[in-house]
Amino acid sequence: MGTRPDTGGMRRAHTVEQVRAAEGELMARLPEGALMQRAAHGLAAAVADLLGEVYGARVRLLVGPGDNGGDALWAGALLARRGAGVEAVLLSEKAHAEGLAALRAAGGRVVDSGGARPDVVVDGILGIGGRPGLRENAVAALADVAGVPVVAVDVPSGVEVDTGRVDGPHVRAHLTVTFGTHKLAHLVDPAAEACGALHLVDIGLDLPEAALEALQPADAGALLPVPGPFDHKYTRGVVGVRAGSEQYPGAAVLCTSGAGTGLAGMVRYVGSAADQVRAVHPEVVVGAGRVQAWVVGSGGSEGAAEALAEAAADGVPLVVDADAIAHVRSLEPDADVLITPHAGELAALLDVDRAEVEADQLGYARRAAADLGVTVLLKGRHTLCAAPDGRVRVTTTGTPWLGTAGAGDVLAGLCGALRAAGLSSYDAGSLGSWLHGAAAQLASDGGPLVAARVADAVPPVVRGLLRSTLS
Ligand SMILES: NC(=O)C1=CN([C@@H]2O[C@H](COP(=O)(O)OP(=O)(O)OC[C@H]3O[C@@H](n4cnc5c(N)ncnc54)[C@H](O)[C@@H]3O)[C@@H](O)[C@H]2O)[C@H](O)CC1
Repeated sequence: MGTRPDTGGMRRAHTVEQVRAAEGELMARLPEGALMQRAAHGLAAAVADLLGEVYGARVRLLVGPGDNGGDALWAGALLARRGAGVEAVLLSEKAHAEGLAALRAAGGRVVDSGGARPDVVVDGILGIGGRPGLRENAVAALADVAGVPVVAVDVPSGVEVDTGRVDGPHVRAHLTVTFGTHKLAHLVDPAAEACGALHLVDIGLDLPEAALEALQPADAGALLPVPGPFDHKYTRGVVGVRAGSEQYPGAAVLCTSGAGTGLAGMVRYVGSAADQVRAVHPEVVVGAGRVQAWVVGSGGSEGAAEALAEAAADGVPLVVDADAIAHVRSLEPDADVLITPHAGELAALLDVDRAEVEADQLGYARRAAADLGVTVLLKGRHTLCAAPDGRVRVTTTGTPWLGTAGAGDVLAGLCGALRAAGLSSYDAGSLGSWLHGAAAQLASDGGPLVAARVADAVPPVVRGLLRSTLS
């Protein structure tokens, strides 16, 4: 039995193949065209919401040769019947015949580019049948309406739907109205960034296990390690931090701040910044001892390799960050490891260009996880958590203000605390990233922040999740 699309719970994304199979099964049980009508009605309603006033609004449809264009034409007919002035630009010799007839019957017109400037553009050029990139006439038609809000049908045309790559010209949408389920391009950058806001229309698909998922507040709340009445600091998990150096003592303080947000029972610190750590965190125990997980590498400099070897000798799970990532191949193959690279660190580890990792974030996160047998938390606007078994979660919390020095140190410590508290590396990485992004949104409140304030904002985010989960 498959699953219905997410409506408030875990956000799930499926591959084109999975969607086509589900659509095929449902179409076989419905009258001809029924699925497209469901899509078109949802699309028209979303465009109407965006317009506010439909009567007299000017709508331009950019129409491709397939069913994606059919959605746009049928939605245009619905808007025309409500008094909108709807014009279709056909970008191929072929166009969905029934949709075109419906548009004309409702008073819509077919025009060449260049009519009166519309209030909204509907991108029905390419959907899940599209190959990456756009033909010149599509690029010209889009340039003709530069600055007008674009509503993409299903996916922004020109993106690579199953990978999130955008290797050629593509649509940048104000809003993407998708059908049945999210696709990977809606959640994986760089394509996700081109989608704008996402609106999912349920068309009744019966879906298999998702190819990718994104935690929502309820999922994050359910993963939180909450102490029981008989727990104490040791049963709640002790997280060890080996971070900082003479050059970067602050990284030790920030990593310890992330580890010490209260999600584990105790924090131990080993390194050259003990005085600085003690001064900020009197609750941190300085010196080696038994831990349930080690966080290694933030600000580690040349000492990172040795710190990693010492931590690995304890045989406990490891969160490997920053300067220690380059040494991850020195670990035992069966070590339980979460690495937390940004694109540059992953590129160096895999000996590829940074730009290539940024262009294919999902591909490289998955490849590193499978090849190295570790869980990979590839940091970015939409951070990806990839497990060696192929599972992937994407983080949709966060703010551009989080691009600030030390934020990664806090994240590594936070993931280490969750790992020490008993979550798997996959759950610790994906939940840690989710909490980190949500805490940054709270600390930012729309403005600048520094990394230490992100750590301070984690407990209030956790309280909010628990209140909503328990209410
Ligand atoms: N299948 C259903 O029940 C439903 C589908 N919906 C909508 O249909 C599209 C998918 O439609 P499809 O006809 O399979 O493909 P596209 O419209 O995405 O592409 C059409 C066509 O375009 C050509 N093409 C591919 N790449 C390019 C390119 N870069 N430049 C120019 N032309 C290109 C190629 O020949 C394709 O076949 C789906 O997204 C939904 O919008 C309904 O919404 C739900 C029911």
